[in-house]
Amino acid sequence: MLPSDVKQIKINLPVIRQYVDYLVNEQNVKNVFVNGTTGEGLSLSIQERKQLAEEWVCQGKDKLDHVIIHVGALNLPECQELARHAAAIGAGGIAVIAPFFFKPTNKDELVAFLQKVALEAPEVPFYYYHIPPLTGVKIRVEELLDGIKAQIPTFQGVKFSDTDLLDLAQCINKNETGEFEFLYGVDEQLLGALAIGANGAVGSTYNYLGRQTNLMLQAFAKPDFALAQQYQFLTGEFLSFVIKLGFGVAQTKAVMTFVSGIPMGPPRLPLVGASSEFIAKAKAKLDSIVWPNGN
Ligand SMILES: CC(=O)N[C@H](C=O)[C@@H](O)[C@H](O)[C@H](O)CO
Ligand SMILES: CC(=O)C(=O)O
Repeated sequence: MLPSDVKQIKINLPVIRQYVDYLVNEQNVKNVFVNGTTGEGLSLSIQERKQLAEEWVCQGKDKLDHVIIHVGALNLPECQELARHAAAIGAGGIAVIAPFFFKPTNKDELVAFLQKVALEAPEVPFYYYHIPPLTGVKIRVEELLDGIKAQIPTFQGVKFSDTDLLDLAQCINKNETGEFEFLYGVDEQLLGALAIGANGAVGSTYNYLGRQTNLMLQAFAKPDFALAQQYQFLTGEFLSFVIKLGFGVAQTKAVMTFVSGIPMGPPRLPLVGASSEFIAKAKAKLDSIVWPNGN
């Protein structure tokens, strides 16, 4: 089958209620990040993004602690429209990636863009979504933090999806008063980021390894580093295995589907769905993992 034969994929709103219950009850996950990388936010129309944001906020009411809506786009008017919409529906936070067609080349250009978005939602906590492997915008976050609160009064923190733990460490070292949150987004090395002071995590794998990752966080807090390491080694073993097979958002959806039993659907072009061979191998690998204490 050619990729062009794939049917136009529509969003499936009714499944979100089931998804919320699954995250809370089965994965012990009570915070969600909507329309980001895993949700293919950048492949959705503005109308679709608004519908999804509304459904998550509505279904998450009384069940979820925080619903953060990603409102980044390639152009300011759309980011601003999505920010106003997120504020109007009562989102717990908004996040924005760096625009990545015409890219900001320095910290001042990036902050100017982010500021124009944040100002549209003046009561809503604002997060910068740092994901250089996808945006190609490598401006160091540590630099961005200087004077940020004066420019973006709602600045609350960073979703930090990069392997540069020196940059993360410098951010945390600057955050003496603890006013900002650093949510780490490279799931296979979360434990390293926690050791340097990350406050939490946002990542694709918590959709299906949330329970185990929460046990890792608990072990780290105790502290029982040996137990925390066991969890990280095992999640890392799974990710290393699937990364070798070719792992991205399409494959993540397939894994989420077989673990949760909830139909996450295929991705939208230019992504194409995972092969049945990938699914069989990934499932066998995940089933073979023996978690500490049977958990
Ligand atoms: C590039 C990407 O998708 N990053 C995700 C979050 O930002 C991560 O959650 C990864 O999917 C995960 O760490 C697996 O590599
Ligand atoms: C993985 C993640 O954090 C996102 O979907 O943006």
